[in-house]
Amino acid sequence: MTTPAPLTPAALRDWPLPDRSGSKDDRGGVLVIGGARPTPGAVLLAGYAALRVGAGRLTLAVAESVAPSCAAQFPEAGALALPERPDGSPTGAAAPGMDREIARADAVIVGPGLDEPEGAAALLSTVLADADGTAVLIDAFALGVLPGLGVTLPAGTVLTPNLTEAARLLERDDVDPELAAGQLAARYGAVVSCAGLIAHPDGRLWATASGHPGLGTSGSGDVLSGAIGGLLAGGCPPEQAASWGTALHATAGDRLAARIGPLGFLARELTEEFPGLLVEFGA
Ligand SMILES: NC(=O)C1=CN([C@@H]2O[C@H](COP(=O)(O)OP(=O)(O)OC[C@H]3O[C@@H](n4cnc5c(N)ncnc54)[C@H](O)[C@@H]3O)[C@@H](O)[C@H]2O)[C@@H](O)CC1
Ligand SMILES: Nc1ncnc2c1ncn2[C@@H]1O[C@H](COP(=O)(O)OP(=O)(O)O)[C@@H](O)[C@H]1O
Repeated sequence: MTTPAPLTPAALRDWPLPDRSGSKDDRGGVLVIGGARPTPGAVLLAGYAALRVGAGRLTLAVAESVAPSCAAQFPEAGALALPERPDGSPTGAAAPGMDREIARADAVIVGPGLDEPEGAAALLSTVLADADGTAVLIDAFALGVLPGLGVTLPAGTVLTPNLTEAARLLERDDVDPELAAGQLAARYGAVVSCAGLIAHPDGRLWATASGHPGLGTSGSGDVLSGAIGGLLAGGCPPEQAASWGTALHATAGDRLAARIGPLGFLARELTEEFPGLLVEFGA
């Protein structure tokens, strides 16, 4: 088994951040697709994280009944209304204008807050068909439907499974994180961030030097995918976006645990640490 290379601040600096002095268009647009009526918050959390790592533009595609409240709650973001079933799950039909938004985005995150396989499969298929050169990150319920789609993912796709999702993808009851990250990267030809490990399909493996149990909190994975998606949109290669995003998330957890207490910090509070940590990591 490959020994993971530790993602110390010095190792992260081997990948310099892209120039961040330009306009908001230079720093990239993120489209987050997810948000069933019962779980619109997942998309908001991913969106906060994407903007906090410096993405220039943000659009949230969520179930139509919650699109107006998401737009009101998040004035920095645009909203697209996904057609939904009576129970509030997106049907999988594209929102009006979604093809234009996918083409215009620099990174698309699909999955946070979806809660039903058919809609998730249809939305993921649309993203994969329309994302011509756009970076794609697949998370949460969109991961659960990936094996059934039988597609080859575009090079550079990023997957962010939690351990339950990794086990499901590998058809096991439980998994060893290091083995699972590497196996998923090889199977899907994708960069994988799972439980603080980052695996590249060519066999390279990295591990964050930090990470706190307090990170196991509702919405934590949504923040992780938003951070990685925001860095992808800003022009980072997928292994850098996954490594920097995972290290930012883990270190933010350490900082909050030290300041607030070991448990009980909120996923959204992680995002507030990101701008300062980016400066520290990049210095
Ligand atoms: N504030 C919010 O709105 C929050 C929303 N969240 C969202 O809630 C959703 C559910 O998260 P849980 O961790 O409870 O997920 P579950 O424990 O229900 O499922 C875990 C994973 O198993 C897979 N899966 C489960 N049933 C499946 C099926 N029938 N077909 C295919 N795949 C299936 C999916 O990949 C899923 O993400 C996610 O979309 C997540 O983003 C959570 O992250 C918590 C916060
Ligand atoms: N107990 C823990 N110790 C260290 N890191 C953790 C712990 N729990 C979660 N994390 C980190 O937070 C990330 C997201 O948490 P997780 O609970 O897997 O997300 P979600 O279920 O919301 O997708 C994990 O990939 C891991 O990096």
